[in-house]
Formats: sequence, C-alpha cells, structure tokens
Amino acid sequence: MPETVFRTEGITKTYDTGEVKVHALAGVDLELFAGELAVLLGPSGSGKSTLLNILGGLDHASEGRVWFRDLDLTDLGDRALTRYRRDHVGFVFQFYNLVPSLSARENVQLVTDVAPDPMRAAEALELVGLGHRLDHFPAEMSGGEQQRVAIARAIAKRPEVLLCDEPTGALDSKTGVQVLEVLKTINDQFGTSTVVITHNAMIRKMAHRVIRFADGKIAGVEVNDTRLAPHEIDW
Ligand SMILES: Nc1ncnc2c1ncn2[C@@H]1O[C@H](COP(=O)(O)OP(=O)(O)OP(=O)(O)O)[C@@H](O)[C@H]1O
Repeated sequence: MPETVFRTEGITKTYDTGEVKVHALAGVDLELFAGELAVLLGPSGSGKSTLLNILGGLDHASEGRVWFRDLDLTDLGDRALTRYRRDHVGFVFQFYNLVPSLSARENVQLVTDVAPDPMRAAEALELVGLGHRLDHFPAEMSGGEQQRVAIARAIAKRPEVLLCDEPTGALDSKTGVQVLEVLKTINDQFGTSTVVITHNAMIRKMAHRVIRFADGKIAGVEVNDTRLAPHEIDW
C-alpha cells in the first residue's frame, strides 16, 4: 500500500460575504499518496484552489479534518502552519510571483537562505533547464522561463509536496509542455508528491490519478494505467 501524504475527512469551506454564503467545498474526503502526481480537474469555481490552499496550510477548512502524514493541520495556529509550509510544502501559482529586481538565482536564494537542507540555487535552476539563465532578471525571461524559476524556487528546499495551481494557465501550449515536463521530472527524480490543478482536461493524461471536482465535491477519481509524457499529449 502506498503511504498516505494527505488525508481529508468531510472538509467544507463556506465563505460568508455578508449577503450570500458560498459553499466552496461541500464535504471532501480525499487521500493523496506519497510520490504520486495527481491532477485536480474541474470547472471554474468548483473548489479546486480552495482545497489546495487548505492542504498547503494557507487556509483553514470550515468543518472537517485535514492531516499531512501524522500532523493534524485542522487546528494549527498561524505560527505552526507557517512552519509546516516552510518545512514541507512548495507552491507554484499561475502567475509566477517572482521579485522583479532580483535575478533568477537571487529569487531562488530567497528560499534557500532560510531552508534547513536546501539544494544550491544554481542546482535547482539547472534542474528546470535554466542553468544558463542564472543572472537574468524576470523581465528578461519568457513566461515559461519565469514559471520554471518559480518551480526552482519551490523545489530548492526539497519539499515533500509540491502544490501547483494552474501552473500553465498563463502559458501557450509549447511553453506549457516544458513546464509540465519539469514537474514530471521532479516527481520522477525526487518522488515529490505533486498536485496539479488545471482546467485543461488533456493534462490529466500525465497523472497517476485524476481527481475530478464539481460543485465543491469530488465527482470521481480515475487511475491512469498508462500515462503520457507532456510532450506526447495532443493539445
Ligand atoms: N475569498 C473568497 N471569498 C468569497 N468567495 C470565495 C473566496 N475564494 C473563493 N470563493 C468562491 O468559492 C468558490 C470556489 O472557488 P475556487 O477558487 O476554490 O474554485 P476553483 O475550482 O479553483 O476555480 P478556478 O479554476 O476558477 O480557480 C467560488 O464560487 C469562488 O467564487
């Protein structure tokens, strides 16, 4: 049996905006396994980002419980959640959130300077195919290159889990493939448990498992017996 990395039990999330209550998550029971690459697929507003933010310790569920391995995240306070994120979680977002005034290497060093057992910034950038761009600034790089710097920054601390929210959402298909290839390489090489949120149904083909979301609930889970590498996917 594979080890469980995340487990959720009956989590809900309700946003109370005053006039209306939005039920972003309506009871989610989910297990994610060590070393797997899971794709979270579903229409806009179905609750994918809300779930990812709760798994990553950026937010709390309204009800239900969430574990990262043996650590119960449910009632952790801000300091403990910050420590959890720092020690275990790498995030990749749709927009790369790089510091414009810092080079690629310096952006990655922001993380490696405070992590307990980081790789060198240059090593992380080589892993994402940017060993030749160490001293370039974000404005001198394409969207796909900037996203790869963001991935280097996320993995340089050797996190156990990598949570990616629409990592190719702002990219054309060619650069999107390069970014997905990098995520696959990291998952293969380091066994980093990886969750990728997407609207793009084709991306499901690279996953070990596909979790379909609809209306704040899991609508189905599929296991891919045969996976495709991103460059083999017909976009
Ligand atoms: N901070 C918030 N305040 C109020 N409502 C919110 C907030 N964040 C999310 N929502 C609502 O919760 C629901 C789920 O949003 P969520 O971002 O999780 O969906 P999603 O599946 O990730 O969508 P997308 O693919 O468009 O990012 C939506 O109806 C959204 O409008």
